Parts: sequence; C-alpha cells; structure tokens
Amino acid sequence: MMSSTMNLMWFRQDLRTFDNTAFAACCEHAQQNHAGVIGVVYLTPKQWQSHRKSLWQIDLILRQIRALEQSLSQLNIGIIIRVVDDFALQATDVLELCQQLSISHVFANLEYPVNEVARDQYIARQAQSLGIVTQWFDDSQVIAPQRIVTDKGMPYKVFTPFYKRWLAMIETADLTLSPTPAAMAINTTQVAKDSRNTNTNTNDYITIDAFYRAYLTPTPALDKQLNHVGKLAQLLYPAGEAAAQSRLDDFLKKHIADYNTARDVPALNNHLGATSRLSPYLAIGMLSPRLCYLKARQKLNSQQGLGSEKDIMRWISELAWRDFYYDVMVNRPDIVKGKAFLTPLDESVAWRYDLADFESWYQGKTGVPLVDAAMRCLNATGFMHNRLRMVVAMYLSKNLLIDWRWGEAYFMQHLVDGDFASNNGGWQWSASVGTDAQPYFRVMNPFSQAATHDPDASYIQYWVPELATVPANIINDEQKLQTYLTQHPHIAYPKLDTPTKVSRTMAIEAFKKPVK
Ligand SMILES: Cc1cc2nc3c(=O)[nH]c(=O)nc-3n(C[C@H](O)[C@H](O)[C@H](O)COP(=O)(O)OP(=O)(O)OC[C@H]3O[C@@H](n4cnc5c(N)ncnc54)[C@H](O)[C@@H]3O)c2cc1C
Repeated sequence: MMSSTMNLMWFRQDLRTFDNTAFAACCEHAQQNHAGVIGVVYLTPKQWQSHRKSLWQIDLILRQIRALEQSLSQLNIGIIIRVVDDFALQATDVLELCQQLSISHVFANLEYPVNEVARDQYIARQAQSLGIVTQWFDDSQVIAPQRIVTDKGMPYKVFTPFYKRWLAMIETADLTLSPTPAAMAINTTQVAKDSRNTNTNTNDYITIDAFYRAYLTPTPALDKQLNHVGKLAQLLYPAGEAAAQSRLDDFLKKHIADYNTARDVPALNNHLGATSRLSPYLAIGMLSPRLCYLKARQKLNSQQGLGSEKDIMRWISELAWRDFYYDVMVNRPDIVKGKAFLTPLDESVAWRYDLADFESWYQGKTGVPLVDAAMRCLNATGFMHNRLRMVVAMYLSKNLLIDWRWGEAYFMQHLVDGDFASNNGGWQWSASVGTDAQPYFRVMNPFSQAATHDPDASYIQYWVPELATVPANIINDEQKLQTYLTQHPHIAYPKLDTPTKVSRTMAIEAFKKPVK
C-alpha cells in the first residue's frame, strides 16, 4: 500500500534510528501530515572504490543495513537498498525514486566532503524544480562544523582554543538527544522491498562476499583483506545499534576511569587496547557522537571526587578532536584534493616514492618491531591504536620520507574506521604539514615509544612472532636488537639498513632544505 504523501529518509553515514536528527524530523513531519516514511540507502561501489573504502568498513555497513532494516520494520518503515556505481548516478536515481513513489519530502543528514556537498546541492536544486522539498541536517558531530569560530569569526587553526570554545558552547547549548520515533501508522515495508534493485542473493541481503564478487574490482590485496574480514569482522565489530551502545556502556563502566594512562598501552585487554574502539561505529553513524558525549558527561558528574575526572575529560577531548578535523576539512576543502594545510612546507619537501620501502612498511617488515607489529595488526584486524597510528605515520613520512599521501591512502583502504577528516588530520599532523601539527623536528623514536608503551614487548611479540624468544629489553633497544639479530641469524626478522637516528636526521634536513 502506498500513501499519497510519502517522506523519504535517505540514510547515509547515519545508519541508526536513535538520535538521528534527520530521521527524527522526517518521522515527526510524517506523523503530523499523515504521511508514510520510507528509507533508502545507497551502495555506491565505484565511488567507494575511488574513495578507498576498506572491505572492513563496507562489510560493517552491509551488516548494519541489515540490522537497521530490522529496527525500522518495528516502526513500520521499509528501507530500499539500491546499488548504483557512483554519486552522479545516485543523484539521478534518488530523484527518479522520489517520482516513482510520489515522495513529497526528502530528509537527510549532511555529509561534508566536497563530492558529497556537490551531489547534495545538485539534488536540492533538481528536487526543487520537481516540487519536492529537501531538508538537510547537521548530525555527524557533537557540534557541527563552522559553528566554533574565533572572536573575529575565523576558523580555529589550533586545537586547544577550539576545544575551550567547544566545551563552552556545549555548556550553553541545549544538547538533547532525539529518541527513536514511535511506530508509523502507514506501513511501507512491502513498498520498500518492491523497490530494491539488488539481485544478489536470498533474503535480499548482500554479504560482503557477494558484494565483492558482484561490484568491486578484485585484486590480490583485496582478496587477502576479504579473507581477514571473513574471519574476524563479526567478532570484532558486531553490527546493530545495541552492540554499539553496549560497547559505549562497557567502556564507560570498565575503562574510562584509567583512560588517560591506559589509552597508550596497546597490549591491554588482550591486545585490543583499553580505548573505546567506538571509531568504527562513529565512522558509519551507527552511534551518535552526542550520546557518547552526554553519557561521558553523566559519568563525570557521578564520579566527582573519585579521581577519574581527568581521564573522562581526556576522552571527551578526543570527541572534540573528531569535530576539530571536520571543521578543518569544511574550512579547507582543498585538503580533500590532496593538499596539505601547510601547502608551502609540504611542497618544499622532496618526498620519496620508493615502492620497496613502502612495501616493507605496509607489510610490517621494516625491521622496527613496533611499526611492524602495528601494521600487521592493521592488516589482520582493520584497526590500529591511536599512538601506533602516530608512530607508523611518522616512521613512513619522516624516517622513510615517503609522501604521507601514500600512507593516508593505505590507511583508508584498510581501516574499519576510515574517515576522511580524521585520517587526513592524523596523517598531516604526523607529517608536520597539517593544522596544529607536530613541528617537523619532532620525530617519535619507535624504539623508545615501544619501551614506554609496550615495555614487556607483549604487543610486539603477539604480532611479530619471529621475535617471541627475544627478551623485551633487547627488542625495545635498537642497538641491542641489531647485535642480537647478527648473533642469531636463524631469527627471520630484518635488520635495519639505516639506523633510526640517521634517518631522523635526514628527514629533518629534508624539511629544512626546500626542493629547488
Ligand atoms: C595517522 C592517523 C590516522 C587516523 N585515521 C583515523 C580514521 O581514519 N578514522 C578515525 O576515526 N580516526 C582516525 N584517527 C584517530 C584515532 O587514531 C582513532 O580515532 C582512534 O584510534 C580510534 O580508537 P577508539 O575509538 O578506541 O578511540 P578512543 O580513544 O576511545 O576515542 C574516542 C573517539 O574519539 C575520536 N578520536 C580519538 N582520537 C582521535 C583523533 N586523534 N582524531 C580524531 N578523532 C579522534 C574517535 O572517534 C574515537 O572513536 C587517526 C589518527 C592518526 C594519527
């Protein structure tokens, strides 16, 4: 059955029903106007491949769509799953869909990267000419981009003052959550099923294997990733809003009180680390960032005087980093096109494009144990700890002086939480070419990082089993490790060609000496 008026909720990076700003508005509008609500979600394989979306993330999206479909059906809302190659076809398709289903209103949450903005602006114009109302909402951040500005109305370039304002704004803003809407009077589940264009398999459900075979261009590297995804993804990143919310609750209960120190120890919690691991859920919008903030805030209020205020505030500040990098991306859209925030500095560095060095980095075979462990962890699980992301990014962009854009792209292709703004921000920070970045002469020493953050080398030995018999004090000491490897030639682990001290000095020189 189809009502004469129907609202379309276009789900994108907001695959949830709870505290979804556009979805709440869509349902409220429908209830007031006796309209039905139908959802749509697009799978855009060519666009995803050109944006280097990892199979880890595509898999999570596919599983979450399934979970979302079930939650929506409880609300009498059907969801149409459409597969179109790219954003251009998506724009045409969504407008055609509106006409086919007599949609009067389209609701969506904003996406901020340039291609997405261009697509939405086009759709808004075309829809208007067809008499369809489009409504767009800020949703994916705690505080939307471009709301936090200096006294002169300029964007912040440095995190700390941005954060102070961010906190002040939250204090004064009435940050509320939109509950999951009540069930709709008109049931659209059958209409939605009839409007799918997927032809893949049973139960109208596309698995990552089927999606990969049907729509993506296979490569040996992707085959390998698919294999890892098949083994671990459901275990490490369960789908469903309830799973995301319970991970949040679990983190607040068990780990946030020690966050400030435990966050830097990757071996904790069975080598999963003691951070929240909510980034995969935030990246695809399975979880509301405002819910994260408000629950942490609630915890803070209940813990006053118990000594964990600093830890909780530290975690809250990480949510603000996420907002900060979105703010940077929206204010400097050229970074989406490969530009660095500090363009002249970036262009003055003679970046290397050495495939063999790059390969040893991404395969985890550099001869630097912490770097190798972290890269192997990324390849096998789709995730890496924040500190290790900084260590490997600095090693690639400083010690190896390889263009940070190569590393940025590799991360996107492999991270389950791949998010353009945070990833680009992290890479530019590490390569000293970003906003509020590390000065170029600060190069983390991966051996002292290991000695501090993995003192018993248990994280390293977990991911680099070749070193399982080598004592920790040797693994975490560059000189001793080289001597040990020479004395134990049966250990199949590479020796370093260039000591990190030397490559560090060369990197600093390269930053000082502009390309002629
Ligand atoms: C080179 C590099 C690349 C990165 N790429 C990504 C990426 O593609 N996607 C991504 O979500 N994060 C990225 N980060 C940021 C950070 O490493 C991850 O967000 C974090 O490791 C996720 O783990 P968690 O959820 O347990 O974080 P927690 O420590 O529990 O933090 C909570 C949340 O705060 C946000 N957050 C934490 N640290 C940062 C940060 N430095 N910048 C922005 N947001 C942050 C995340 O959303 C995270 O889920 C990158 C960092 C670096 C240095």
